[in-house]
Amino acid sequence: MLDHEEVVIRVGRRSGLPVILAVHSTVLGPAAGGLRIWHYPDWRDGLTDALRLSAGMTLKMAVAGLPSGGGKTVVALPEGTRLGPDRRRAVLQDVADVIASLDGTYATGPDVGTGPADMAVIGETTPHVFCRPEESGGSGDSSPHTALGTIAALRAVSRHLHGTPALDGRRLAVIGLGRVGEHLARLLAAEGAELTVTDIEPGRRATAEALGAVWRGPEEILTEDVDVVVPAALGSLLTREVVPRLRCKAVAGPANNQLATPDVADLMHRHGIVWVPDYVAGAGGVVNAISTELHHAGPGEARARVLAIAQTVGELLDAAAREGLTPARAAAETARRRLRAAASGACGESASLASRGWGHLPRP
Ligand SMILES: NC(=O)C1=CN([C@@H]2O[C@H](COP(=O)(O)OP(=O)(O)OC[C@H]3O[C@@H](n4cnc5c(N)ncnc54)[C@H](O)[C@@H]3O)[C@@H](O)[C@H]2O)C=CC1
Ligand SMILES: CC(C)C(=O)C(=O)O
Repeated sequence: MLDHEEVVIRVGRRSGLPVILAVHSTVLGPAAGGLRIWHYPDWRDGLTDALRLSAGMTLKMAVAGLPSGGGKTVVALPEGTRLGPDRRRAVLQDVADVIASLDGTYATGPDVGTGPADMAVIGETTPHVFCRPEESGGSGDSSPHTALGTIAALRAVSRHLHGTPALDGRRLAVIGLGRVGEHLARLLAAEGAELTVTDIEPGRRATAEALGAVWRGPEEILTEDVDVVVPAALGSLLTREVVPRLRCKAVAGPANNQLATPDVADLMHRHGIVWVPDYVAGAGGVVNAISTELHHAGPGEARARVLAIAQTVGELLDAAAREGLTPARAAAETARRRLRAAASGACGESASLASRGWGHLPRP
């Protein structure tokens, strides 16, 4: 059954490409979530991705305590399509039209395949966009903040596993050296972690060498003998088949939708591997954007909110251990509690926030 509030699928009139916008929930407030421009074997795979990613955003917002709902946009590129500057602009204008038609129910931001410059183009048509470049009035690139939040999560994992949050000397395998993964690898290298890294783009090998990291092929790295595997590329990499072959103690990273199917979280637990839900570890970018652009927090306060992910993860791991749950179930329960409370007690407030739209939320 479709448990989303709204799904729009439109063939862009300029680009001819399918724009898929999914609003999963506005119970906590107007929905927000990034724009993914990526290749799919079929546009329906892009639809599946949009449905899953937008549901993940609802959980991300709820656990982070943000007054926003969950949504996501996917532009499904046929395999092999390369976007030149003109067609890219056309795609972004098509996306902007769809967002504008929702009248504030949903605002976008960056995700795989997009960044602040793309948000600036969308901002020419609609105000319902965040993470535009700072000179255009936005909070800029979300990825350094996502990386910082992931570091906070990894410190909490280290404390749970080793009794200390220090990451120096810890062995970590970072999958994906894109915008978030590269920031993350740099921060981890600066903390003295022993890094193994990969990307499907062989050109990223130079980054690995500059950081003194070991390079592995994308197929090998998941089963590397390390303390923590850190997914920072695409989703569905944790499958029932791969879990028995994992040699790490924990998996925690920003990549959205890491589980191929929800039961994989239980399987990891049975294999003694700690899995921190992606929607908790990867919340730094959206926490910074919302804190800065909606709550007008200064850089220090926004950074403190991002770093508070360490506390959230620590509490989840403690609660899970105490109650005999997986961290995934503990996090989902936290999210469900917040959503239930908003849907009942603060129902009127949520509805009015949604109708007023993005950009009009009160300061906390
Ligand atoms: N940008 C942000 O602030 C946030 C991103 N995320 C998630 O983090 C992940 C990374 O996002 P970005 O860095 O923004 O995207 P990006 O597009 O900049 O980087 C993704 C990287 O992963 C690589 N890659 C793709 N498939 C791979 C594979 N099978 N094995 C190894 N590498 C592979 C790509 O070549 C690219 O370098 C995504 O899952 C995204 O949804 C989550 C929260 C916020
Ligand atoms: C960074 C925001 C826009 C997002 O989509 C995410 O957290 O996945």
